[in-house]
Amino acid sequence: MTEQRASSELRVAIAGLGSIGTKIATALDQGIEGLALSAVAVRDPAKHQTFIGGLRHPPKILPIDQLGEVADIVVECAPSSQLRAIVEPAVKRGKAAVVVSVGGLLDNFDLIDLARANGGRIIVPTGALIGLDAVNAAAIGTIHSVKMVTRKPIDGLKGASFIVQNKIDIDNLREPLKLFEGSAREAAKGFPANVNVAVALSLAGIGPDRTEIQVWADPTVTRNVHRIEVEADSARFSMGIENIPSENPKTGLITALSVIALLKKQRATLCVGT
Ligand SMILES: NC(=O)C1=CN([C@@H]2O[C@H](COP(=O)(O)OP(=O)(O)OC[C@H]3O[C@@H](n4cnc5c(N)ncnc54)[C@H](O)[C@@H]3O)[C@@H](O)[C@H]2O)C=CC1
Ligand SMILES: O=C([O-])CC(=O)C(=O)O
Repeated sequence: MTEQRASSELRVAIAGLGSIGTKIATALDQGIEGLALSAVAVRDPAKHQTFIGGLRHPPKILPIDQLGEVADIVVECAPSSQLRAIVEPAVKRGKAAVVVSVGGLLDNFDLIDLARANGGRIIVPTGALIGLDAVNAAAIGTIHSVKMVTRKPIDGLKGASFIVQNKIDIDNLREPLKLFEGSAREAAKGFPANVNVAVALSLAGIGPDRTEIQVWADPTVTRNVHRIEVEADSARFSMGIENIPSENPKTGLITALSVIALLKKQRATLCVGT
């Protein structure tokens, strides 16, 4: 690779090497045109030594607040509790932050003003969802309602604060149980690692207070199932996706692929979809 080509590459850093982060790191290391993996931030470097050492071009390991120093795009793939610590320093430096823990954005919405003031950007991928292109388009007109129903296997919901606080026993369920019905904002509080998709949907459309969601614990499904109905003045549409869980049962395999597709678009000559 010539110096000239290398200097025109977009440098990408990843915060969090779990189910999503390792797949994105692997894809970048295997080669995405015009992009290079420059650094990662991990909680426990020893745990990730074999993975990082096995990459063709091992990236630097840096503290989360330093990723923006060596990257044009910082991809947040950590628990939502870390979102601010990852995104704030990046957007302050005028960099782009790709956020997968979208639910965490609702309590940190000032980051958008901070990014704007510093020339940074916050990018939310479609993630484990579908059709945010259509929702974006419909939102240019008027969307009347957005309704979503999420069904997850028991393993995909265990530990959610809503379930723990309300002492709901889901381990012995034989039939689907509706756990929650309300706004995407309230759902994100009760299920911070389970309904990022509802928040992404709300931000693409009519916001977290008007986007309605039901969350079901469903022992009859093996996938994370999301069904969405949108009523707008331009169209009515229904969307559905059945996500195969990754090694993290809360996270669908398609989430990492969505981020990889988004990264590919940053330098692609042909871009398809909004
Ligand atoms: N937007 C979407 O459609 C979706 C979003 N998600 C969200 O994406 C995020 C990541 O998901 P997964 O990769 O499945 O989680 P994971 O639990 O597999 O990985 C998270 C990683 O972050 C690391 N981490 C924790 N604290 C850290 C710190 N201070 N610095 C660096 N690394 C740290 C952990 O050690 C772990 O390796 C979660 O918040 C999850 O809820 C998950 C699925 C879909
Ligand atoms: O469906 C999935 O794979 C993950 C999910 O709902 C979320 O985190 O929003």
